[in-house]
Amino acid sequence: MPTTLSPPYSPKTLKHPRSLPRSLNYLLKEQRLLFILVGILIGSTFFILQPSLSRLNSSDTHSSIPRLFPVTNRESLSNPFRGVSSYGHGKVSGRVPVGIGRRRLRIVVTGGAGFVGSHLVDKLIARGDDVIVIDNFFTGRKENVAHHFRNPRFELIRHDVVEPILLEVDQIYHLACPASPVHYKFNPTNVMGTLNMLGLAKRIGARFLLTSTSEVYGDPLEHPQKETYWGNVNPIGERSCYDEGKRTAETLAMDYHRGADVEVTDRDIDLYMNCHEMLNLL
Ligand SMILES: O=c1ccn([C@@H]2O[C@H](COP(=O)(O)OP(=O)(O)O[C@H]3OC[C@@H](O)[C@H](O)[C@H]3O)[C@@H](O)[C@H]2O)c(=O)[nH]1
Repeated sequence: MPTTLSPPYSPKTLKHPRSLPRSLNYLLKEQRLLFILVGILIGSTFFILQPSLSRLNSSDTHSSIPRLFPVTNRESLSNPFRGVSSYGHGKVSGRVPVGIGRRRLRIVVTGGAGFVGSHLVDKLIARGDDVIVIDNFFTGRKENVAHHFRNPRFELIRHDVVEPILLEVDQIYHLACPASPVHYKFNPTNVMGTLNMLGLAKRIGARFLLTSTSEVYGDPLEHPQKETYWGNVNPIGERSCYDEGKRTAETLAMDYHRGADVEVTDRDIDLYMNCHEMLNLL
C-alpha cells in the first residue's frame, strides 16, 4: 500500500474558545458597550417612572369622587390583607409594566340585584371584569341590573345562596342579605348563605368580601366604634336576628380564614357606602 495516500478522515481542528481579552475587545469596538449602557439606562428609567405616572393618573380620576364617610373601618381586627397588594387600581404595590394590563377577574356578587350590589356591579363591569350576579330577588329587582343583560361579561343567576352553588371565580362579594326587618326575620341567609359562599371560596381559592354593618355593635356605648370595640348587644331583641346574623357571618368568615386560609375581608358597609371604595378592597 502506498504510504503517500492521505488518511480517509482527518479530525477537525478545534476552534480556540474566545479568550476574555478578545471578547472585551469585541465589546469595546465601535462603541458597542456605550450602546448597551444607554439601552439599559433608557429601560430602567422607563420602568422606574411608569408606575409613578400611572399612580398620578389614577389619583386624578379618584379625586372627583367624594368620600362620603371617614374611613374608620373594621380592618385592623378583621382584615388579614393589610400589606397585601390589591388587585384594585390605586392600591397596586407591584410595578406593572405597560402592555401587561390588569388581569380580567371573574367575580360573583351575591345580592347583586339589590341597592348596594347593583351599583357595585356597575363599577366592576366598568372596570372590565366578568361579573356573575346571584340573587333570589327577595328584595332586589332585575331592573337594577337589566342594563347589563346584553353584555357578554355579565350573567344573572336566580338562586338562593342558602343552597350551595358551584362556580369558578376569583373573587366573591357577598352582599345577599335580607335588609329590612320584615324580611330578615324569616331568612337564614346570613348564616347558611355565608357558610355556602365561604365553602365555595375555600374550594376554588377565591378571595371573599363580606359586607357587614355597624349594627353588629348593637347599641354602642362608644362613638365612633373602634376596631377594638366589641359592642353592646341585645341578642333577643326585635332586630337581633339581623345583627346576630351579621355577627355570625363575621365569625364564620374569620374561622374560614384561620382554619382554611380563605382570604377574607369584612367591611362595615354603612361606613363604606361608596362602592368605589369597596371595589378596591379585594
Ligand atoms: O336570601 C336572600 C336575601 C336577599 N337577597 C338579595 O340580596 C340583595 C340585598 O339588597 P337590598 O337592596 O335589599 O339591600 P342593600 O343593597 O341596601 O344592602 C345589602 O348590601 C349591603 C349589606 O350590608 C346589606 O346587609 C345587604 O343587604 C337583594 O337583591 C336581595 O334580593 C338574596 O339574594 N337572598
